[in-house]
Amino acid sequence: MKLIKTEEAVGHILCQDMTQIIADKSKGPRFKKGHVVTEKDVPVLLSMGKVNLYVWEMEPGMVHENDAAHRLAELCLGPGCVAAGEPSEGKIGINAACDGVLLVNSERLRAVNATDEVMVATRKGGFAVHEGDALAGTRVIPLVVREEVLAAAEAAAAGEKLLEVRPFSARTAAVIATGSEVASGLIEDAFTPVMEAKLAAFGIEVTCRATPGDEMDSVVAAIDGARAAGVDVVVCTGGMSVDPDDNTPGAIKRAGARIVTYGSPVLPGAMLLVGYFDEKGADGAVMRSVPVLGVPGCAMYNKATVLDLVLPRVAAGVPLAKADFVELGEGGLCLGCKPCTFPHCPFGR
Ligand SMILES: Nc1nc2c(c(=O)[nH]1)N[C@H]1C(S)=C(S)[C@@H](COP(=O)(O)OP(=O)(O)OC[C@H]3O[C@@H](n4cnc5c(N)ncnc54)[C@H](O)[C@@H]3O)O[C@H]1N2
Ligand code: MOO
Repeated sequence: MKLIKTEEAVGHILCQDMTQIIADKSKGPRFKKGHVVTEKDVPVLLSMGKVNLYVWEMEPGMVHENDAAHRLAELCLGPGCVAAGEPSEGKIGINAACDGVLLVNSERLRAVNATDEVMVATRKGGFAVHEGDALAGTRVIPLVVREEVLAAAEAAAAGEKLLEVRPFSARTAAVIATGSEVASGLIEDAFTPVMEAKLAAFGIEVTCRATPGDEMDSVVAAIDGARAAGVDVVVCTGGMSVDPDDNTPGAIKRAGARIVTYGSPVLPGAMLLVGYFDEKGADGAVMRSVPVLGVPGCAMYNKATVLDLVLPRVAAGVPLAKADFVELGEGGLCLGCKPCTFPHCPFGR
């Protein structure tokens, strides 16, 4: 920072707000901190009594905070993301360009934020967002930064984008509500309506329903039927725990699913199973992977469970791996607040 004559300040950056007071008319910053002084500004500044100015001198190799903001925004803008306008005071926002699930490249985000003098703050990934929602904000810390600072942030991103909004793509689902008490009509099926509502939130219609009881063969046959119907998601409810007649995990396996996880570090939802039916072409390559969920009884009674943490990605066709479930442990304890304010709460964050 340097004090220089106003006449010599063209091209340099103001280090403080310049307040202008016009009696009975206006009072406020006429020029804001960070403003780059132009020829036209000089007479105005002089008329305000500003003979000298504190400025950052724009030397070669220095980047103004607003230009830096554009560079950082570029790191964030994966598919389904858009800049929320021009930078203001060095800060730029990133918005969702469509409805979908927000995917955050956590590893690269950490790497960028580990470099000096830059910051990127995002929403938690894995949650549903709507077109126009704010996703992230980014800026450099000082008014001007050396080019190397931005180059280091860009190197940390390693050519990958930090954010993506993946649109919901699954359209149809089967709900197979297990349990002999449900099949016999002793208990009215309350799980299918819960699942219908949860799936509808992502534009998924339940086109296939079954209540096969809890015999292994019947559940496998119901799963086979759902697959033959060509649904995008297969959901089996109940029978997920440790009772002798809890056959759902075994049936999903016997129907040919590749099991990603049986068990998740989330409460409620410890007994969740997630797998895929990999459909292979003649050459043995996987053409399509249909997700299958074994949903424990808790999801029928509780407003928020592991299902709500997983469904946005399932609905968007994001392949889930064991590591995705390992991540859920931190923040995976629902506090059971009354009333429940999910998703505006710490659950899953
Ligand atoms: N000894 C243990 N007991 C339990 C464990 C455990 O680890 N050890 N796990 C608990 C957890 S966690 C859960 S969650 C529950 C439920 O697991 P399930 O998926 O096996 O649930 P079900 O036994 O099939 O059903 C529980 C309850 O809900 C009724 N139900 C089931 N489906 C329907 C339906 N479609 N409509 C209406 N009602 C339904 C069912 O009749 C039972 O009353 O297990 C814990 N136990
Ligand atoms: O832990 Mo159970 O699968 O949620 O209530």
